[in-house]
Amino acid sequence: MAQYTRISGSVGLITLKNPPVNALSAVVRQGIVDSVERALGEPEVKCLVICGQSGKFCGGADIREFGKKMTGPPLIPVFHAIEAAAKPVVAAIEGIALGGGLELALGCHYRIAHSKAKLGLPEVTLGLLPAAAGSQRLPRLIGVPAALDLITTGRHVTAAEALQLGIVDQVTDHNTVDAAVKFALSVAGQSLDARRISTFPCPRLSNLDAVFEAAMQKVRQAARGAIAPIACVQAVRAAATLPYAQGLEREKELMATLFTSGQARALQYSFFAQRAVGRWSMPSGARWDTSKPKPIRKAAVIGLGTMGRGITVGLAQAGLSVVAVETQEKQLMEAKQAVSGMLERGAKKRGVSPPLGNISYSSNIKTVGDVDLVIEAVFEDMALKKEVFQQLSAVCRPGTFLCTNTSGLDIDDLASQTPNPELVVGMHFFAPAHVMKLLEVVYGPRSSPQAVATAMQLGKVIGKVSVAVGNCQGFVGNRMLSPYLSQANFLLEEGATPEFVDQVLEEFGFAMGAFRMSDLSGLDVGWRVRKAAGLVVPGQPARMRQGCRYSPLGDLLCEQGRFGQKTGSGWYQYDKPGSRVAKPDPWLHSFLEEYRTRHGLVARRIDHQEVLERCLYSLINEGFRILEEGIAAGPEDIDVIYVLGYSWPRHRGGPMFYADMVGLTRVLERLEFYHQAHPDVPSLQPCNLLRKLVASGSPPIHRWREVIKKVHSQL
Ligand SMILES: CCC[C@H](O)CC(=O)SCCNC(=O)CCNC(=O)[C@H](O)C(C)(C)COP(=O)([O-])OP(=O)([O-])OC[C@H]1O[C@@H](n2cnc3c(N)ncnc32)[C@H](O)[C@@H]1OP(=O)([O-])[O-]
Repeated sequence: MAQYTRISGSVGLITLKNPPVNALSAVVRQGIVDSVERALGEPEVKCLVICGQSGKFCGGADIREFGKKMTGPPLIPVFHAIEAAAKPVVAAIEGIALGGGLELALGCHYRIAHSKAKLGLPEVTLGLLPAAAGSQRLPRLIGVPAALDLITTGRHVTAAEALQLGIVDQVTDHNTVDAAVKFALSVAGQSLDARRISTFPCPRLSNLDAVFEAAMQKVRQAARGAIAPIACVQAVRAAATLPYAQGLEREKELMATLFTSGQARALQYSFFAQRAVGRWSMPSGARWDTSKPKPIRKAAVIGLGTMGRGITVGLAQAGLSVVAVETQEKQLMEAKQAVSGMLERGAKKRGVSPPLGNISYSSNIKTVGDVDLVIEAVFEDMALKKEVFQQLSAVCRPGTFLCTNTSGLDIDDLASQTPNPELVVGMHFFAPAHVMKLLEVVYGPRSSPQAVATAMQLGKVIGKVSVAVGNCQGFVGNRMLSPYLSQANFLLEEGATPEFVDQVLEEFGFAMGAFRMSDLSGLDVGWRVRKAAGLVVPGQPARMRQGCRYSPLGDLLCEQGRFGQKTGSGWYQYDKPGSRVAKPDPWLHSFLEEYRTRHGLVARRIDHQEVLERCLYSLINEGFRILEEGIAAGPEDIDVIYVLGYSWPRHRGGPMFYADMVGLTRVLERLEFYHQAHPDVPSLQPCNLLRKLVASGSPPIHRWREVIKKVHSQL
């Protein structure tokens, strides 16, 4: 709702009340209309202030209403009524003014912001554009280049930047509503002609075409198939070239296309999914709301390689005390220098001082005796990790949580090295660990709910989106990647090239195709895992392992020392080791031809559809197996992992959402087709849960949990 009160006798105060972010629901919109009408009708009222309750101005349109039948007054006329008011209306912006929230403020005559407020038009991140006249008012207020930046990126700006850009008129460190009331009284009675943004001409640009061409090129490159950023550029162009009313029409048209698009659905699903994963549950019945985390004030990181350094930076930046341990003195000094550099660069960007004092460095593991939680981040080698866990058990005080940063090793096996396996959880960070948003929190069969809750909470404190998953080979992300990469390799055996497979996957929206990604991560990583799994053993049939089809192509490249970017060659060739520019490699092409001849394989023409379906549907099929086994609690968990950790295109929601969009029947049919053609590839065999979902009439994704629950109860 919107509450109307009178303060200081002559100020009408409208307070938006719709927790948690005062979104502009139908009731709030109606409340604003009624309050404005009332204030304008009261002769004693000289000016109005609009604010939001609980220190939050407004988080924008109510996303929960999207896709439902529209009720209540639309936003545009509400904002026009405010702008047309004959009494000054001042927005008192505390906390946030985002999307429709900022558009509401732009409809007001003046804007006062608290110094800690964040403002922005993040609609593009939801597959939309600021369609409550934001795309038309903002360029008129701050000019085309700055508006293009804000609207196409959706980035939030601080109050200081908003003041500099001209979005707000004043910034205060004190009570924002008091400041706004004072300000409103000071301008009461003055002409408002120069304060109605919709009447402003859009600031002229001599190089208008060039500016828009450059903007379009930039978003096309960054968007990888997303349509909203393009529509945002088109809407701002309308503001720059058309009268306000016509610009508004164009904004409406563009919004109508976006609003009903699958991309907007996917991005909005993703928004809620990222919040839903915080409400984790375990098959044991343990849940987020019944498991209390222990506060972590001091943590230790063991092993200061690339991952350990990133984790140390993340913890220190979040204000925790960190003991950073690396047993070799020389590596310790190198790590200290690298960590300090990362902290200094990060602090410079944020305009704060680097938290160097939060970290103490040591080459002695005994120095971790008084910490609340340890994150072991040594080399991905089970024997080494076991040794470290045994040492930690001896030196840590009772009750210390022991976490391992691993991308797939058995958490339970590690936990068995300690007298208190209930205190052990996996924390799978993604490189660079201080930047990447995703954290897989892996619980073993003996991890306590409190250990999981503590790791999840710590993830939140250091700014991660944490997803709780069960313990299995590769956890969720890498386990699903395995059939995807296998298919990519099989396609090469059958006639495709790495360039073609990557092109198809990149056109789908991945930042990098399977082969460019493998070259970047290092081919030796997978080689080591396959060796540890007993797959790379001499004397076995070349293309079969344990009765299933196997492609040794990656192993053969590694045997030649082709580990990817770092060695200057892998699936592609590079100018020099470490270079990032991948070029097709004639050597690789002849190698593939020879390989096929050697194994009696005849290259055939492979099309886009086959590449996409085999790579993606085998990955999705593994996702269904993961759900069936209870390794992930719901499809949202898998989708968040893929969007945040594996560059799955955001506007496609995630693999499980994509399966829902394509249609489960179609996914099932195609998997059956490919499995018939490749009976020796078990990952193409449709999993039971997928069959059950189809048999249950392919319910929409938000109802899959009901079917999963039934499957689990039958086990
Ligand atoms: C014609 C229309 C044109 C218009 O231009 C379109 C728009 O305005 S599009 C909108 C443009 N606006 C945006 O894109 C802003 C989107 N919102 C955000 O970016 C962040 O939520 C915010 C920064 C506000 C707070 O971050 P934080 O402090 O980390 O907290 P948090 O993120 O965990 O959220 C807490 C709870 O609030 C919920 N919720 C949040 N916003 C909305 C909403 N608009 N609606 C409904 N609910 C919303 C959220 O789901 C969560 O619920 P739950 O049940 O507890 O899981």
